[in-house]
Amino acid sequence: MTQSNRMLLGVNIDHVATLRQARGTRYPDPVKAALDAEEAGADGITVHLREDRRHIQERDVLLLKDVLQTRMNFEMGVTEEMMVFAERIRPAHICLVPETRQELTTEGGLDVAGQEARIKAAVERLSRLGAEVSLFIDADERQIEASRRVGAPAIELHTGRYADAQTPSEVAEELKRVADGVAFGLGQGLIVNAGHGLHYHNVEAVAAIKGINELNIGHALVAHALFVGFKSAVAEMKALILAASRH
Ligand SMILES: CC(=O)[C@@H](O)[C@H](O)COP(=O)(O)O
Ligand SMILES: NCC(=O)COP(=O)(O)O
Repeated sequence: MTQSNRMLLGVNIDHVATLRQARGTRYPDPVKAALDAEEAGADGITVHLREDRRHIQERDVLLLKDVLQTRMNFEMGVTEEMMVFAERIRPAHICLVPETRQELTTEGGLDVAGQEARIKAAVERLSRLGAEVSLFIDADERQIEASRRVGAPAIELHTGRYADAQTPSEVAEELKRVADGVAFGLGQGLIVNAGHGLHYHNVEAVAAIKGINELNIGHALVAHALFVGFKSAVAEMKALILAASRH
Protein backbone atom coordinates (compact mmCIF):
# COMPACT_ATOMS: atom_id res chain seq x y z
CA MET A 1 0.00 0.00 0.00
CA THR A 2 1.29 3.46 -0.78
CA GLN A 3 1.22 6.09 1.91
CA SER A 4 -2.20 7.78 2.19
CA ASN A 5 -2.38 11.58 2.35
CA ARG A 6 -4.63 11.43 5.41
CA MET A 7 -3.95 9.48 8.56
CA LEU A 8 -5.73 6.13 8.56
CA LEU A 9 -7.49 4.37 11.44
CA GLY A 10 -7.08 0.62 11.76
CA VAL A 11 -9.65 -0.72 14.22
CA ASN A 12 -8.46 -3.62 16.34
CA ILE A 13 -11.41 -5.83 17.35
CA ASP A 14 -9.51 -8.29 19.56
CA HIS A 15 -11.20 -7.21 22.76
CA VAL A 16 -14.70 -7.73 21.44
CA ALA A 17 -13.57 -11.35 21.28
CA THR A 18 -12.07 -11.07 24.78
CA LEU A 19 -15.56 -10.40 26.14
CA ARG A 20 -17.04 -13.31 24.20
CA GLN A 21 -14.31 -15.71 25.34
CA ALA A 22 -14.80 -14.66 28.97
CA ARG A 23 -18.10 -16.59 28.99
CA GLY A 24 -17.76 -18.92 26.04
CA THR A 25 -20.83 -17.40 24.40
CA ARG A 26 -21.51 -16.62 20.71
CA TYR A 27 -21.72 -12.92 21.49
CA PRO A 28 -20.43 -10.25 21.14
CA ASP A 29 -19.27 -11.16 17.66
CA PRO A 30 -16.06 -9.43 16.49
CA VAL A 31 -17.25 -9.90 12.91
CA LYS A 32 -20.25 -7.65 13.61
CA ALA A 33 -17.90 -5.17 15.29
CA ALA A 34 -15.72 -5.14 12.18
CA LEU A 35 -18.68 -4.41 9.91
CA ASP A 36 -19.90 -1.64 12.23
CA ALA A 37 -16.37 -0.20 12.36
CA GLU A 38 -16.20 -0.11 8.58
CA GLU A 39 -19.57 1.66 8.40
CA ALA A 40 -18.28 4.22 10.90
CA GLY A 41 -15.18 4.97 8.84
CA ALA A 42 -12.50 2.45 9.81
CA ASP A 43 -9.86 2.21 7.10
CA GLY A 44 -8.94 -1.35 8.00
CA ILE A 45 -9.55 -4.05 10.60
CA THR A 46 -6.78 -5.44 12.78
CA VAL A 47 -6.89 -8.82 14.49
CA HIS A 48 -4.25 -10.63 16.51
CA LEU A 49 -4.58 -14.41 16.51
CA ARG A 50 -2.65 -15.19 19.64
CA GLU A 51 -0.98 -18.53 20.22
CA ASP A 52 -3.13 -19.05 23.33
CA ARG A 53 -6.34 -17.97 21.49
CA ARG A 54 -7.34 -15.76 24.39
CA HIS A 55 -9.48 -13.56 22.15
CA ILE A 56 -9.57 -13.91 18.35
CA GLN A 57 -10.21 -17.45 17.01
CA GLU A 58 -9.50 -18.94 13.57
CA ARG A 59 -13.24 -18.80 12.85
CA ASP A 60 -13.21 -15.00 13.24
CA VAL A 61 -10.34 -14.55 10.83
CA LEU A 62 -11.88 -16.85 8.24
CA LEU A 63 -15.24 -15.06 8.37
CA LEU A 64 -13.59 -11.64 8.27
CA LYS A 65 -11.65 -12.66 5.23
CA ASP A 66 -14.97 -13.17 3.41
CA VAL A 67 -16.89 -10.12 4.59
CA LEU A 68 -14.48 -7.20 5.02
CA GLN A 69 -14.96 -4.32 2.60
CA THR A 70 -11.71 -2.66 3.65
CA ARG A 71 -8.69 -4.82 4.43
CA MET A 72 -7.41 -7.09 7.14
CA ASN A 73 -4.26 -6.37 9.09
CA PHE A 74 -3.38 -9.77 10.53
CA GLU A 75 -1.11 -9.61 13.58
CA MET A 76 0.82 -12.79 14.23
CA GLY A 77 3.77 -14.18 16.11
CA VAL A 78 6.63 -15.53 14.03
CA THR A 79 5.77 -19.23 14.37
CA GLU A 80 5.36 -21.97 11.81
CA GLU A 81 1.72 -22.46 12.85
CA MET A 82 0.94 -18.80 12.11
CA MET A 83 2.92 -18.78 8.87
CA VAL A 84 0.84 -21.71 7.60
CA PHE A 85 -2.40 -20.02 8.68
CA ALA A 86 -1.39 -16.75 6.97
CA GLU A 87 -0.67 -18.71 3.79
CA ARG A 88 -4.19 -20.07 3.99
CA ILE A 89 -5.97 -16.73 4.47
CA ARG A 90 -3.62 -14.44 2.51
CA PRO A 91 -4.38 -11.16 4.32
CA ALA A 92 -3.62 -7.83 2.62
CA HIS A 93 -1.48 -6.72 5.55
CA ILE A 94 0.46 -8.80 8.03
CA CYS A 95 2.10 -7.37 11.13
CA LEU A 96 4.71 -9.54 12.85
CA VAL A 97 4.55 -9.08 16.62
CA PRO A 98 6.43 -10.53 19.59
CA GLU A 99 4.39 -12.82 21.78
CA THR A 100 4.79 -14.16 25.26
CA ARG A 101 2.13 -16.47 26.55
CA GLN A 102 2.00 -15.03 30.07
CA GLU A 103 1.96 -11.35 29.11
CA LEU A 104 -1.12 -9.22 29.78
CA THR A 105 -0.64 -7.52 26.43
CA THR A 106 2.13 -7.01 23.87
CA GLU A 107 4.75 -5.57 26.17
CA GLY A 108 7.51 -4.54 23.78
CA GLY A 109 8.49 -4.49 20.16
CA LEU A 110 9.78 -7.34 18.05
CA ASP A 111 13.56 -7.73 18.35
CA VAL A 112 14.31 -7.57 14.64
CA ALA A 113 17.97 -6.60 15.13
CA GLY A 114 18.55 -9.64 17.34
CA GLN A 115 17.12 -12.18 14.87
CA GLU A 116 17.56 -10.68 11.43
CA ALA A 117 17.92 -13.94 9.51
CA ARG A 118 14.75 -15.40 11.01
CA ILE A 119 12.66 -12.26 10.45
CA LYS A 120 14.05 -11.81 6.93
CA ALA A 121 12.97 -15.34 6.02
CA ALA A 122 9.49 -14.71 7.45
CA VAL A 123 9.14 -11.37 5.62
CA GLU A 124 10.19 -12.98 2.34
CA ARG A 125 7.81 -15.90 2.76
CA LEU A 126 4.82 -13.70 3.68
CA SER A 127 5.59 -11.13 0.98
CA ARG A 128 5.25 -13.90 -1.58
CA LEU A 129 1.52 -14.00 -0.62
CA GLY A 130 1.21 -10.42 -1.87
CA ALA A 131 0.85 -9.13 1.70
CA GLU A 132 2.36 -5.86 2.88
CA VAL A 133 4.41 -6.99 5.86
CA SER A 134 5.03 -4.66 8.77
CA LEU A 135 7.07 -5.19 11.91
CA PHE A 136 5.75 -4.12 15.32
CA ILE A 137 8.84 -2.56 16.90
CA ASP A 138 9.93 -0.07 19.51
CA ALA A 139 10.82 3.41 18.23
CA ASP A 140 14.51 2.56 18.27
CA GLU A 141 16.89 3.38 15.40
CA ARG A 142 18.61 0.01 15.64
CA GLN A 143 15.32 -1.83 15.20
CA ILE A 144 14.14 0.50 12.45
CA GLU A 145 17.36 0.03 10.43
CA ALA A 146 17.12 -3.74 10.91
CA SER A 147 13.51 -3.64 9.68
CA ARG A 148 14.64 -2.00 6.47
CA ARG A 149 17.47 -4.51 6.07
CA VAL A 150 15.14 -7.49 6.37
CA GLY A 151 13.00 -6.09 3.56
CA ALA A 152 9.80 -5.10 5.39
CA PRO A 153 8.08 -2.23 3.59
CA ALA A 154 6.38 -1.04 6.79
CA ILE A 155 6.83 -0.76 10.53
CA GLU A 156 4.36 -0.16 13.35
CA LEU A 157 5.89 1.76 16.23
CA HIS A 158 4.79 0.51 19.66
CA THR A 159 3.24 3.46 21.50
CA GLY A 160 2.72 1.55 24.77
CA ARG A 161 5.51 3.36 26.63
CA TYR A 162 4.00 6.71 25.65
CA ALA A 163 0.56 5.50 26.77
CA ASP A 164 1.94 4.26 30.10
CA ALA A 165 4.01 7.38 30.85
CA GLN A 166 2.88 9.06 34.07
CA THR A 167 4.45 12.47 34.49
CA PRO A 168 4.33 15.30 31.91
CA SER A 169 8.09 15.01 31.36
CA GLU A 170 7.85 11.24 30.81
CA VAL A 171 4.97 11.77 28.41
CA ALA A 172 6.96 14.39 26.49
CA GLU A 173 10.02 12.12 26.39
CA GLU A 174 8.06 9.13 25.09
CA LEU A 175 6.19 11.24 22.56
CA LYS A 176 9.51 12.57 21.26
CA ARG A 177 10.81 9.02 21.02
CA VAL A 178 7.83 8.11 18.82
CA ALA A 179 8.17 11.30 16.71
CA ASP A 180 11.90 10.68 16.22
CA GLY A 181 11.17 7.09 15.27
CA VAL A 182 8.62 8.21 12.69
CA ALA A 183 11.09 10.64 11.11
CA PHE A 184 13.86 8.04 11.14
CA GLY A 185 11.59 5.37 9.64
CA LEU A 186 10.45 7.68 6.86
CA GLY A 187 14.11 8.49 6.20
CA GLN A 188 14.74 4.76 5.78
CA GLY A 189 12.01 4.68 3.13
CA LEU A 190 9.54 2.78 5.30
CA ILE A 191 5.78 3.20 5.70
CA VAL A 192 5.36 4.09 9.37
CA ASN A 193 2.29 3.08 11.38
CA ALA A 194 1.86 3.31 15.14
CA GLY A 195 -0.31 1.90 17.87
CA HIS A 196 -0.90 0.29 21.24
CA GLY A 197 -2.52 1.82 24.29
CA LEU A 198 -3.86 4.82 22.42
CA HIS A 199 -7.14 6.24 23.72
CA TYR A 200 -9.38 9.30 23.44
CA HIS A 201 -7.20 11.37 25.77
CA ASN A 202 -3.76 10.59 24.43
CA VAL A 203 -4.28 10.02 20.70
CA GLU A 204 -4.18 13.62 19.48
CA ALA A 205 -0.51 14.22 20.21
CA VAL A 206 0.43 11.09 18.27
CA ALA A 207 -1.96 11.91 15.43
CA ALA A 208 -0.28 15.31 15.16
CA ILE A 209 3.06 13.66 14.26
CA LYS A 210 3.58 14.20 10.57
CA GLY A 211 4.17 11.18 8.39
CA ILE A 212 2.33 8.45 10.29
CA ASN A 213 0.34 6.40 7.81
CA GLU A 214 -2.04 4.58 10.16
CA LEU A 215 -2.89 4.31 13.84
CA ASN A 216 -4.09 0.94 15.09
CA ILE A 217 -6.40 1.23 18.06
CA GLY A 218 -8.50 -1.38 19.82
CA HIS A 219 -8.86 -1.60 23.58
CA ALA A 220 -10.03 1.98 24.10
CA LEU A 221 -12.56 1.72 21.29
CA VAL A 222 -14.12 -1.43 22.71
CA ALA A 223 -14.22 0.12 26.19
CA HIS A 224 -15.91 3.31 24.95
CA ALA A 225 -18.30 1.29 22.80
CA LEU A 226 -19.87 -0.12 25.98
CA PHE A 227 -21.30 3.32 26.62
CA VAL A 228 -21.87 4.81 23.17
CA GLY A 229 -21.98 1.84 20.77
CA PHE A 230 -19.23 0.62 18.48
CA LYS A 231 -20.05 2.84 15.50
CA SER A 232 -20.04 6.01 17.60
CA ALA A 233 -16.83 4.97 19.35
CA VAL A 234 -15.07 4.50 16.01
CA ALA A 235 -16.50 7.69 14.51
CA GLU A 236 -15.40 9.75 17.53
CA MET A 237 -11.87 8.35 17.35
CA LYS A 238 -11.65 8.92 13.63
CA ALA A 239 -12.77 12.55 14.02
CA LEU A 240 -10.12 13.14 16.70
CA ILE A 241 -7.39 11.66 14.50
CA LEU A 242 -8.39 13.56 11.40
CA ALA A 243 -8.64 16.88 13.25
CA ALA A 244 -5.28 16.44 15.00
CA SER A 245 -3.46 15.23 11.90
CA ARG A 246 -4.66 18.15 9.76
CA HIS A 247 -2.87 20.81 11.86
C1 LIG B 1 0.23 -6.23 18.93
C2 LIG B 1 -0.75 -5.38 19.58
O1 LIG B 1 -0.39 -4.34 20.07
C3 LIG B 1 -2.19 -5.78 19.61
O2 LIG B 1 -2.40 -7.05 19.25
C4 LIG B 1 -3.05 -5.33 20.72
O3 LIG B 1 -2.39 -4.90 21.80
C5 LIG B 1 -4.22 -6.17 21.13
O4 LIG B 1 -3.94 -7.42 21.63
P1 LIG B 1 -3.42 -7.81 23.10
O5 LIG B 1 -4.18 -6.98 24.11
O6 LIG B 1 -3.72 -9.26 23.19
O7 LIG B 1 -1.97 -7.51 23.14
N1 LIG C 1 -1.07 -2.95 17.20
C1 LIG C 1 -1.79 -2.21 18.18
C2 LIG C 1 -3.22 -2.48 18.08
O1 LIG C 1 -3.67 -3.13 17.15
C3 LIG C 1 -4.17 -1.94 19.08
O2 LIG C 1 -3.67 -1.94 20.38
P1 LIG C 1 -4.62 -1.50 21.60
O3 LIG C 1 -5.29 -0.20 21.19
O4 LIG C 1 -5.66 -2.58 21.78
O5 LIG C 1 -3.70 -1.32 22.76
